[in-house]
Amino acid sequence: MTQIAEAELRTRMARAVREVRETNPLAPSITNTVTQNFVANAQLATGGSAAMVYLPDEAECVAGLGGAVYINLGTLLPVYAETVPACARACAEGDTPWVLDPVGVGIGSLRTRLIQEVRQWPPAIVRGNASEIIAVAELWGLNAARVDTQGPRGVDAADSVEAARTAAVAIARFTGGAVAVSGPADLVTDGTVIVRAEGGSPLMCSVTGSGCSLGGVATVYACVADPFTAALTATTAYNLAGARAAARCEGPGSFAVAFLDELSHIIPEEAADAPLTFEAA
Ligand SMILES: Nc1ncnc2c1ncn2[C@@H]1O[C@H](COP(=O)(O)OP(=O)(O)OP(=O)(O)O)[C@@H](O)[C@H]1O
Ligand SMILES: Cc1ncsc1CCO
Ligand SMILES: [Mg+2]
Repeated sequence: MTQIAEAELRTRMARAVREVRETNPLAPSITNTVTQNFVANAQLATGGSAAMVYLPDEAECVAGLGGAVYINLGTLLPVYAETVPACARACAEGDTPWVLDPVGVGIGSLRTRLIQEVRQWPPAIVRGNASEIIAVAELWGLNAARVDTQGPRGVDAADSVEAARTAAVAIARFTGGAVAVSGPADLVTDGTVIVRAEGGSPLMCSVTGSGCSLGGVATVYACVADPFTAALTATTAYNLAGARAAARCEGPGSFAVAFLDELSHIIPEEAADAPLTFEAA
């Protein structure tokens, strides 16, 4: 595998921000009921278009309609046992990239079963907090990734981003796509390059759905860009918007509102100029 050059990646990030604003791409989702509204609003703020579905035939339908599809396992219903595999299969058959957020992996048996089942139709991007990324690598039998994990604490991370580094690289090499690990400093990799991105705000942990909506926005960018560029553009937009919103809010409630405003103001040049550090994986 050859490594993509930093300058080329930054150019692609700027192009992704611009193209989403110009083309309003549809990025449908199967996502949890807690944060569905925030996911849709964040997708719209970046210039994308949202459509949330629940049923298997709807999922197959949107796999053909969308430029990329988001699957978030946050609140499962019995129908998702059919919907999630139907969607991942339809995406694979139609060459539509899809993004997995394995929220709360470890809670109950259905999440585990679904993550194991979709391994055969690999997602273009896996986005999660550190504990979720480590858990997915374990479930997919990517043994190089085995680390001493705390395991997810419900839907929150109990591990550091650094602890998920090997798992993230192993997943990206397996899928051929990208992995975005969120936390105080984010880590994004395509399996050859690791990018670390700082910014954001601890207030993002006080608003449920910061991570879910980051996955939704990565899906919007995946409609117009390769998976690594899309994951990195979304992560960068979140770090910029999060820091700016935190500087002018009064607490979690006004932060969420200010965050959506700031997300809608991100311009291509600043996404490309963001402080990122690059290293070989
Ligand atoms: N301490 C922090 N400082 C700055 N930014 C943070 C911090 N913690 C998280 N973030 C940012 O918040 C966003 C969501 O990351 P987080 O790891 O909280 O996701 P998550 O646990 O999946 O969230 P959720 O499941 O509630 O949607 C990312 O953009 C990340 O960079
Ligand atoms: C709180 C919560 N519970 C299931 S999904 C979700 C949203 C954050 O992941
Ligand atoms: Mg999450």
